Parts: sequence; structure tokens; C-alpha cells
Amino acid sequence: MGFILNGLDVDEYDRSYRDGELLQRILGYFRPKLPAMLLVAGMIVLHSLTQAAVPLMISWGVDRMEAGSIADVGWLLTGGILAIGVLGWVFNFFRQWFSAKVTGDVVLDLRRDAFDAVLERDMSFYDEQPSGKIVSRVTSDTDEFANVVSLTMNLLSQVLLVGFITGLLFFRNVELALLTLAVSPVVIGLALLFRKVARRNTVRAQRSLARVNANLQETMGGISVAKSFRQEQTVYSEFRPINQQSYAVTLRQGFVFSGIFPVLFLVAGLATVLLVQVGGSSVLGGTLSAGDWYLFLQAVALFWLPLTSIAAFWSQFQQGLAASERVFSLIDATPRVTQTDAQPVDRLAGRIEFRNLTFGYEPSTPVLRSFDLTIEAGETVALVGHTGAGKSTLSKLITRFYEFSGGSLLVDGRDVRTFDLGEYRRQIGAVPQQPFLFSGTVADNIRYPRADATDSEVRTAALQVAGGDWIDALPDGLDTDVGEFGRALSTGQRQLVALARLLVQDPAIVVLDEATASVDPLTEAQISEGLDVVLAGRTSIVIAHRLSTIEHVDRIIVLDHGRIIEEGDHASLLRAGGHYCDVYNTYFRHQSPHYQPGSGFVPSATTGSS
Ligand SMILES: Nc1ncnc2c1ncn2[C@@H]1O[C@H](COP(=O)(O)OP(=O)(O)OP(=O)(O)O)[C@@H](O)[C@H]1O
Repeated sequence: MGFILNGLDVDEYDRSYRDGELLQRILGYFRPKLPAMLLVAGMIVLHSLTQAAVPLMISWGVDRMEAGSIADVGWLLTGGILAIGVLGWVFNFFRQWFSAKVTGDVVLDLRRDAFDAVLERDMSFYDEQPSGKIVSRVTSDTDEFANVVSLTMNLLSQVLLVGFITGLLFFRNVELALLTLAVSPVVIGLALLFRKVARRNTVRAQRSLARVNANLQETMGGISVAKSFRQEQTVYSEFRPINQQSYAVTLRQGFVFSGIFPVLFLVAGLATVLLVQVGGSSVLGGTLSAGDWYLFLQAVALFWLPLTSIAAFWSQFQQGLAASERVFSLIDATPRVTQTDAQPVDRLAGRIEFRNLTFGYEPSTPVLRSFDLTIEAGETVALVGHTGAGKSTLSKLITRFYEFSGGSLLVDGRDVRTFDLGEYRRQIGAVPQQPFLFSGTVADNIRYPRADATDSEVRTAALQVAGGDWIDALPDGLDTDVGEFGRALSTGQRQLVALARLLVQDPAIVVLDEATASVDPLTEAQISEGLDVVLAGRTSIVIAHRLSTIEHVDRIIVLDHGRIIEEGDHASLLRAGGHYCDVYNTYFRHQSPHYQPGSGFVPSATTGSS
């Protein structure tokens, strides 16, 4: 049991809905499709009637045969069965066609809502949830849901058929009808018993599939790293148990599901034996006509088929419910970033104040405690500090990707929680260390923040970054295809595109995580030049990794374990000989054009190095 269930726990945002609640929610998706569904219902009734009519006609024929008058009605019987068959086919065709349309439409809506929800989630959600699992909810779980919708349509048709046949049985012979019905509670009881086990197994199967997806997604994302470290074997060894688990869980699900049918057929078989025995004796005793007996034997077969599928349907129904539960959990996951208002945000000046702010990715381990910092409008601030000091955390709070738990964050003196989030974010230009480019051309990527930017605006922005020299190096200039994730461009070129993109966005505040990857001196110079243009006139927070940047910013803030331990400009901080000197000696010293191995240490009070 241990291995099979490893890692199949609920995700943090998973929740359990009552069946009624789930059904209500599902019905909400079907309500707009009412006319089409009524048509489907009509077709189902007609189709079920045709199915029930066949045994009835044959029974009538058998009675005629018994009375020795089959020759008179033979053609009527043949023609009638044929006509019913054709009608049945037509009704069934329209039923299938319209139900496929209704199902397709509902899945389309559900997938749209799930995808919308995915886009709405905070960054913390993506930190915690492997993307493969999310993909699984939007794709395979909605498919699962579609299956259950088709099954429901089939079930409705079968329930109607059972209804018609039961009516017919009672009409012809109450005694035999009661006998047939007597066994039904056993079948239904068995099906209900099976319900819980089925649901549990199904949820596990879906989770194990989500794990497979998550693993694949991660492997594909990091395939170049895996290959360069020759870790293919490790990747494979990690995948194998997950795949094996999915196999085992699915196998177990199959085992549980297939267990129910033999049991149900056994019960149905016993009932048929009983009917053959009792019915046959009645025919011999003259209390039942041969036609009625035939009708019963036919009806019993028809009667059991829907009943057993109703029973088996429970399991698949549970499967669909479990899938819809997972999709709804994704849609309903509560956002952590909560705005108290949606006030319009005009052009910001860009004054940022952290006041007594507390934040932790995990509430129990705060990264920032009672944090205070004011960045003036138009100021360029560099954040430096050892890894894990909290530099990126500050930028994530400004971009409002994460929610803080205490204190306040003010922009232009207004609480960020009161802003219209969309309007606020449009004024923040965030550039990550590895700028992400979407498939398309360089121009498409520069235009990304503002789809209505004209070609000439895009070109102007590109030309403003480092005088546009870099564009000439691209094979097709701005029309160069960047490839998936921008892989067709060099690291430096991607950064230059990201800077041009920022100019098109024209944000009031720039939050920039400088790339650590080294680029050739020419590109380095182009990036520095581009940065000067991009940051001019905006409030800029730069997580600095370049000496050329920290030398020119208005203020350097040295962070350590989520606290500001020093601030000032480059020269004064070096003179002060404090913690900044340590950071300088560790990170920045080597980047000086005059650097020689072992030289350039700035004496600091903490290390005393010289
Ligand atoms: N998504 C996350 N979930 C949980 N903890 C996190 C997350 N991101 C960062 N942390 C933790 O928060 C602390 C501050 O991290 P942060 O990324 O802000 O540091 P940093 O100064 O930007 O470091 P670096 O220079 O390495 O990027 C670290 O202890 C880190 O482990």
C-alpha cells in the first residue's frame, strides 16, 4: 500500500464538495444549453420507446403464432420491426449528435474557467504547485468530466427504458413483474456499496496521472541542465517509480471496477433462471400465454442490462464527480493576494514605502520582520546582499505577486491593497534575471505589453536601447524569430529585447533583477547603455549583479536576513568599510576593468582584508 499511495496526497487547495453541491455546480454549466438538452431528452424518450416496442411486437407475434394465425401478420411483424429499427436509429443518431455538442460546449466552458483561474492565481500558487499537475487538471480532468456527461445521457436513456419495460411487465403480468423487481434492490444495494471504493480509487488514479504529468513537465523544462550534467539516468530513475505507481494505481482501479460486473451478472442470471422456471410452469399450466412468457424473457434481458450499467455507472459517475471536484477546487482556490478596493491608478510618481512590513513565504518563518524602507519617486536603488538576504522578496512584494501579513506597503502614499491590481501592475515593469520571450518575432516580443503599439513605436523602442546596434546582428532584424523561450537569441540579446519591451510598456516603476550570466564586453556595454535609457525618469529597484550598475545608482541598500544593514552610495559605503565592503569584495571586485587576481580588496571592519 505504501508505495502505491506515496505522493498521492491532496494538493493544498483541494477541497471536498458535497455531491449535491457538485451537481448543482455542474448543472450551472448545463443551464445555458437547455434547448439542446430538451431535444436530446426528447430523442432519448423516443429511442427508448422504440427499444421497448421490439419485444412487445415479437410477443404479439408469438401469441399469433400460438393461435395459428402468423401467416396473416407475418409481413406486418417484419415491416413493423424494420420500421422501428430505422426510427430507433434516427432518434439515436440525433440524440448522440446533440449530446456530443452539449458535452463539447460544457467542457469548453469548464476548460475556459479552469484556464482563467490558472491565470488568476498568485505567484505563490505556482511556487507551490508543479505546473504538470495544473495542466492535468485543465486537460485530463475536464476530459473525465466530459465522459461522465456522455454517460449521464446514456444512463437517462437506460433509466427510461427500464421505466417503460417495468410498466409493460406490470401491465402484462403483475406476479412476474414483482418477481423481476424483487431482485433489483440487491443489484442497486451492491452498486451503492461499490460507490465509495470506486471514488477513492478514482481520485488516486487521477492524482497519480497528475504526478506523471508534473514529472514530465519538469523534465522537459530542465532537459538541457540534465543533459549537460549527464543526468539522464537520474531523470529516468526518478520517472520510473512515478510511472510505475501510476500503472499500479490504474491497475488497482481496473481491478476494483471489473470486480463489480461479474457480481451483478451473477445476481441477474439467478433472477433470469427464476423467471424461466416460474414463467415456463405458468405457460404449461395455461395461466400465461407463450407470447407473454417470451416478452418476459426478452424484457428480463433488457431490464438487466440498464440496471447493471446503472450500477456500474456509479463508479464512472464518481470518476466524473472526482474530476469535476478537482477542477472546481482549482477554480475556487482562494487567492492570497487580496485587494481591499479597486481604485483607479493614474500615472504613478513611484514613491514606495515599506512600513513595518512583515512577510514570510511560510507564515511561521518570516523573511521580512517589521521592515521599513522608503524609495523616493524617480530614485534608482540597488539591492545587494548575500544569497537569501531577501532582495527578490522585496521586488515580489512591490509587484504584488505575494501578500504580506503585517504592516503596509504604500505607493505614492496610497495603500497598494486599495489599487485596481491590473492598472497598478501595468505601471510596474518587472524584468527577471532570465527574461522570458514568447514564440514569435523580436518585434512581437517588444510589443508584448501593449498590443496596439505601432511598428514605428516598436522600432523606436528598439533603437533607443543601446542605439539599436544590436538589431543589425539579428539575421532578420526585428522580424527574427526568437524560437521557443527565445532560445534562438543569445542571453544578451534576450536582455536587450526585454529592455526595449520595457520602453514600450513605459512603467512608472521598474523592478529589475540583473542577469548574473556574463555576456561579452560589447553586449555588456550595450545593456548598461540600455539600462540608462530605460531607468531614466522612473523609480527603479535593481537587484544588482553588475559593478557598472552599483557604481551609478542613487542609493545602495545592503540587505542581510531580511534587514537593511547599510545604505548609501558606492563611494561612501566603500569608505565606511562596513558590510558593503564584504559584498563588494565577494561579488563586484572581480568585475573591475583593472582587476587582477588577488587584488582590489577594500578593507572592511568585519574582515580586515586589504
Ligand atoms: N517561493 C519561495 N518559497 C519559500 N521560501 C522562499 C521562496 N523564495 C524565497 N524563499 C526564501 O526567502 C528567503 C529570501 O529569499 P530571496 O529570494 O528574497 O533572496 P535573495 O536575496 O533574492 O537571494 P538571491 O540573490 O539568491 O536571489 C530565502 O531564505 C529563501 O529561501
